Amino acid sequence: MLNFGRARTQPRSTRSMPFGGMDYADPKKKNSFVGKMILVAVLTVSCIFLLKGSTSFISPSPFSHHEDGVMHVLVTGGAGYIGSHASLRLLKDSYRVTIVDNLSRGNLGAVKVLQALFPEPGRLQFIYADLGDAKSVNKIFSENAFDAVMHFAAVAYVGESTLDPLKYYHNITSNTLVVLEAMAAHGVKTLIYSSTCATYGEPEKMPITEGTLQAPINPYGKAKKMAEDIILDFSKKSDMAIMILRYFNVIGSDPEGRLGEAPRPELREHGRISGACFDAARSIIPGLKVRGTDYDTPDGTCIRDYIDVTDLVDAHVKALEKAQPKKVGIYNVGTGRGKSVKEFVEACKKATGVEIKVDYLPRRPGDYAKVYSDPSKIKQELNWTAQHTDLKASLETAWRWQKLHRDGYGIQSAVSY
Ligand SMILES: O=c1ccn([C@@H]2O[C@H](COP(=O)(O)OP(=O)(O)O[C@H]3OC[C@@H](O)[C@H](O)[C@H]3O)[C@@H](O)[C@H]2O)c(=O)[nH]1
Repeated sequence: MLNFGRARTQPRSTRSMPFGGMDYADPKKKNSFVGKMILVAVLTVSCIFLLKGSTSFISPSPFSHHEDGVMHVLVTGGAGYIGSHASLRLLKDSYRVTIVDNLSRGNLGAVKVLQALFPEPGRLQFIYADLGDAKSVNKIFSENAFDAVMHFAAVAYVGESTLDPLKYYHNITSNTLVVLEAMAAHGVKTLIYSSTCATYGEPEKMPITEGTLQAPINPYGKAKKMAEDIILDFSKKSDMAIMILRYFNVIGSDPEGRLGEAPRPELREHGRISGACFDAARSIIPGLKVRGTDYDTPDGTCIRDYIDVTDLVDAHVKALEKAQPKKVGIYNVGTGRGKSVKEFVEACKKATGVEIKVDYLPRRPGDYAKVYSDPSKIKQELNWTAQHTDLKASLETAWRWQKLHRDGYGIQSAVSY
């Protein structure tokens, strides 16, 4: 198990104490045979609950204590595409993980995969909760001893954000406020925040560095920029260690085929290019709609920087390891290379072996012609570089999962918990 040797900063009063404050670490209080029997019974019942994959637990629980030195990460949105891959990586690296998700976009099936892989007590717990519910979030923080938060949970479709802007502004800014307030109130000192290249809008100069002016052009990018601003202003008055990662376009799946991307069928219309290509390859939709062929790019379609999810979660772990108190690190997470939508579709045809039917449509509102990253800052400061830069190979990992999971994680996963 990892021992990060960090000062544990959470005051003892905020830790979850079993049975009205009884502290099992104090031998004087464990003075009767009956008491010991009760303790054994409680531990047995706790183990049964955890082994059954129950989402509840009975204290005493390693989730509510810091003592064993295992770093405990709260992963908001851990049932989603990127959050579940990050949780898998954290668990593999021996972190303790608590996933909080309202399952509005994420899938319980992804959590079940993780629970099956890491069934040992004290490794992973899932809490069904909405970050908009500040009371529940505070209860979660008071019952758990988190060392760090990776805040993934958010709506994240550019097209949808132009049709339902208030949802985006509310979800992205307000939930970030709730998380920050809970972290501040409960002494949790490290935040890794999921931001996006959409905060840059469409800069004239490529590639995009972290110093490029942020001028977002759609509600998704604007809301993420607002959330960044909230975090930055807060950081000036806090000793928190903060890392803001601006993702470019995330693709691919767990190379071992355990997790994948399973967007809601009802949101298909707003879905990302990779999901649309796979849906067309599986004939779930009649063809891929390429939205916009008259951009000022070599082949007229938009250019994006596609980053493999395995590399992306590696960037999160490196950010977590290198986060410093009272400092904010802001990093682009991309390959540094741009590919057009047409190039993407060709790679997808090769990865799937399917001659995907393509329909050409007008531009999608909120889109920008060309974005790709300059990833030199993250290389220099976090020693991170994208390793999976072959588009076809990344799409093959995703396709393997897609082929075996036509209904994603299954109908049960998608409905409310
Ligand atoms: O069905 C589709 C989907 C997408 N596209 C095009 O493919 C390109 C990429 O679009 P996507 O929706 O996959 O991705 P976007 O670039 O809009 O945003 C994405 O990257 C940044 C992340 O932070 C966002 O969460 C993510 O949605 C755009 O030009 C878009 O118009 C299509 O032509 N057809």
